[in-house]
Amino acid sequence: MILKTENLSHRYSSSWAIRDINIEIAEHGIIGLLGSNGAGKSTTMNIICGTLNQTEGNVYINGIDARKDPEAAKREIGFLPQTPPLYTDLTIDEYLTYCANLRLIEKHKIKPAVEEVKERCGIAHFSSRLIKNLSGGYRQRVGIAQSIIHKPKLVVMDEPTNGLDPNQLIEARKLIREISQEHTVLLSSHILSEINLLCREIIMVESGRIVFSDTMEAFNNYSKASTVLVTLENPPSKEDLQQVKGVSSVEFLTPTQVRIYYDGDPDIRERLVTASVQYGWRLTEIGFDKGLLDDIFKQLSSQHA
Ligand SMILES: Nc1ncnc2c1ncn2[C@@H]1O[C@H](COP(=O)(O)OP(=O)(O)OP(=O)(O)O)[C@@H](O)[C@H]1O
Repeated sequence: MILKTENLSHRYSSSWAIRDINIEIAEHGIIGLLGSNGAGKSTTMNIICGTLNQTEGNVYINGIDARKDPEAAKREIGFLPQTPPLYTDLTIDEYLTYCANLRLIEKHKIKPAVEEVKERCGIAHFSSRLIKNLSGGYRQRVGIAQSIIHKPKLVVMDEPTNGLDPNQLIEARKLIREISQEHTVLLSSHILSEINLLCREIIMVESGRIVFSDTMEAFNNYSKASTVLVTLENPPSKEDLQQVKGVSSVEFLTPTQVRIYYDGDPDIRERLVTASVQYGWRLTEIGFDKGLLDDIFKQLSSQHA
């Protein structure tokens, strides 16, 4: 098990920021921690990385109890916090050498480790440039470089794609995917489509609790299973549509495009087609509704609020 948390809970002052967070990650790949602002993502990540002491619960990194042997556990973790810990008056070389020392890499291995990580992160051509003179995208790469310089098993990234422009975003995603070939990556975001794009698994937190945890595929199947989008050139009223067996609710997106929530029975499509023919609704399109992900997220979140 690369990461295991057991009933992780944290209280800053009087109120709980996270409660009973149980995470198990056994395989390589990118795992997404999704949650809105204040949901508890950073708190969870800071505890996993040992920069914050939990009020209750346990963290095991590669089987090592992080409270009992924090030094050994930290060897297996790389961390890119929300604000990367960069020293902007240092050059990339100076900064990464400093980080390698902090990570207790043996003296004779430091230079090769710095060279290798610069290559992997595409920053070798800027080796002697001061960090303050780098663009946001390149600073982010330096932040990522420091998180993998000691070749940890688990890399934790707190909102790594936040605030990047569209080109930087594409580059950052590419780099994160490459890193995930060799390391397990746990990353957070408050944007569902970002997690959907990058991750194999999704852990959704809201109000400090896990509200959904499964593969991205299972999440997408779940979302596909419960709604369809239909176009009706001669639409009936909401009430008439709700008369179709299995329909639980109806939402008009445009005067002719309707999102239909149903009970999960796949025969719904046939029933809609039949009803359309029978009542002359002129159904011209019927399909799965992929744009619904954010709505489901809101729905799941509010159930646990
Ligand atoms: N140092 C602190 N002292 C008191 N309360 C805090 C502290 N840090 C976070 N909190 C509270 O704990 C809860 C969880 O915050 P956390 O930063 O973990 O959420 P998050 O999901 O990472 O959100 P964001 O994306 O905004 O960083 C929030 O209600 C927040 O206000």
